[in-house]
Amino acid sequence: MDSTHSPTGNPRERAGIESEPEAAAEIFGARIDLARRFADHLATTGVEWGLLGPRELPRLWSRHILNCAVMAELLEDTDVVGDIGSGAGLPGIPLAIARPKTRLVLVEAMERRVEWLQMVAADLQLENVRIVRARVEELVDAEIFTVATARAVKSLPVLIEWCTPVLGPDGRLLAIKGQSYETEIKKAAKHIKRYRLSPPKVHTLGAESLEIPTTVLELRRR
Ligand SMILES: C[S@@+](CC[C@H](N)C(=O)[O-])C[C@H]1O[C@@H](n2cnc3c(N)ncnc32)[C@H](O)[C@@H]1O
Repeated sequence: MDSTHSPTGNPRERAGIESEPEAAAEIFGARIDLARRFADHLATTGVEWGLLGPRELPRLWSRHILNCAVMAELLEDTDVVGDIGSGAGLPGIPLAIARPKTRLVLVEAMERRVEWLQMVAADLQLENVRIVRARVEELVDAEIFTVATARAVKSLPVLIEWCTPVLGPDGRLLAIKGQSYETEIKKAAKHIKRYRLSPPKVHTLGAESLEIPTTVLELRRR
C-alpha cells in the first residue's frame, strides 16, 4: 500500500494535518505543487514562528488555503492587489499561486511576519509577489492598488478607512468575512457613504468545493 494514503503511514495525518482535499487540484491546476509547498510551510515554520495556531492544522486546507484561493475568480490578470495585514500570506499567497499573472503586494506591519513571508515567497519563487513591511495607513501616496484584499484584519469600517486611500479610481475592497457580515455592513453604512463606495456586493464562493463557502464583500470606489 502507498504509505502516503495510509492513515497510519502518512506523517502529515499522524501530525493531525488535514489531508489535501480533491478540490485543491481543481483550484490550483498545474500549480498544485506550489500550494502543497505553501501548506508545508504553514504547517511547519508557520506554526513554529507563531503565524498559525496548531489548532488550525486539522483545517489547514479547507479553512485557510482553499477558503482564500476561491477569491481568485474575482481578480483580473491586470489587477495589482494589496493584501492588507497579510500575516501568514492569507489570502495573498494562495491568490498569487492561483493567478500567476496578477501582481500581489503583501502588506504586513510586523517584522517577524514579513521575514517569514519573504522566506516563503523566495522558496516558492513567486515572481508576482512583492512584500512591503508597513502599516497600510503609511502607504498613502506610496502605493496604489486596483484591489485591496483583507481577511481577519479589522472590522469593515476600519478596513474602509485604511484601504480606500490606497485604492485607485474604480478600485475595489474585497474583504473575507464570517457569518456576521450583515451586521458589519450595517455598522459601516456611514463609512461607505463618506468614502463614496458602492453598496457592498456579497459573493459566496466555493459553494461546490468547500464545506463552508467563503463570503467576500466587494466595495468599489465610485
Ligand atoms: C489576525 S492577522 C490575519 C492575517 C491573515 N490575513 C490571515 O487571514 O491569516 C492580522 C494581521 O494584520 C496585521 N496588521 C494589523 N494592522 C495592520 C496595519 N495597519 N497594516 C498592515 N498590517 C496590519 C497584523 O500584524 C497581523 O499579521
